[in-house]
Amino acid sequence: MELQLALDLVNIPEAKQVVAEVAEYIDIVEIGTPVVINEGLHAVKAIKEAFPQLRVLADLKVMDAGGYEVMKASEAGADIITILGVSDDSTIKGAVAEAAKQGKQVMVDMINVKNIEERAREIDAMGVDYICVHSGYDHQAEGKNSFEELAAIKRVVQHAKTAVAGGIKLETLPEVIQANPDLVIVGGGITGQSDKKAAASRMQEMIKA
Ligand SMILES: O=C([C@H](O)CO)[C@H](O)[C@H](O)COP(=O)(O)O
Repeated sequence: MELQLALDLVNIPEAKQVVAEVAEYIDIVEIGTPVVINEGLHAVKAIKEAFPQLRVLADLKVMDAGGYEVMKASEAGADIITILGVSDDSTIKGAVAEAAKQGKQVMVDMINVKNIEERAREIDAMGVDYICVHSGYDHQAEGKNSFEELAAIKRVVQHAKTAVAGGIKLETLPEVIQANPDLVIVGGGITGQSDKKAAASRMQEMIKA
């Protein structure tokens, strides 16, 4: 099981500062959608250059032009790029083909997918690298989490790695670990703590135990 740090509410200098604090405890650093909106793919480039030992995920949440978007994010240094599970199959297939050409990986974010099991089965067959269940900020505000959806994709996914994101904190991490995803994605559960290093270290300890 691996740990991904999601950076959402920071600019590039702040992102570098946070990663420098916790780099030894994480496997992947995510340049979150709000950061990409504010800073562009420059943020991906800056973090990859500063921390070449870490895999960098560009959370573009691509909905169209999968091949083109994966190509641009790859050029900026992204190792993994997110595509939305609600996208057309052609978008996901285009992203997978381009990622293979570039030696990169595709994560499909299942946010707002209604028929989780059926869609996860279809997407798994398209050759994506990760399938991620995700309670986004708006769902978190309504008190939702993705634990049931994680169990659902674990039942049907045979090839892709499974991931879970959305409001995961130290207190909820044991329940997540019990469901055994391949990747746990944490944003505010680390970045919102006064001692980010301690939070990341404890989470890594629990995940690798
Ligand atoms: O993808 C995310 C969200 O849609 C905002 O872009 C977050 O990175 C993801 O939810 C993880 O962050 P936390 O929910 O703060 O753990």
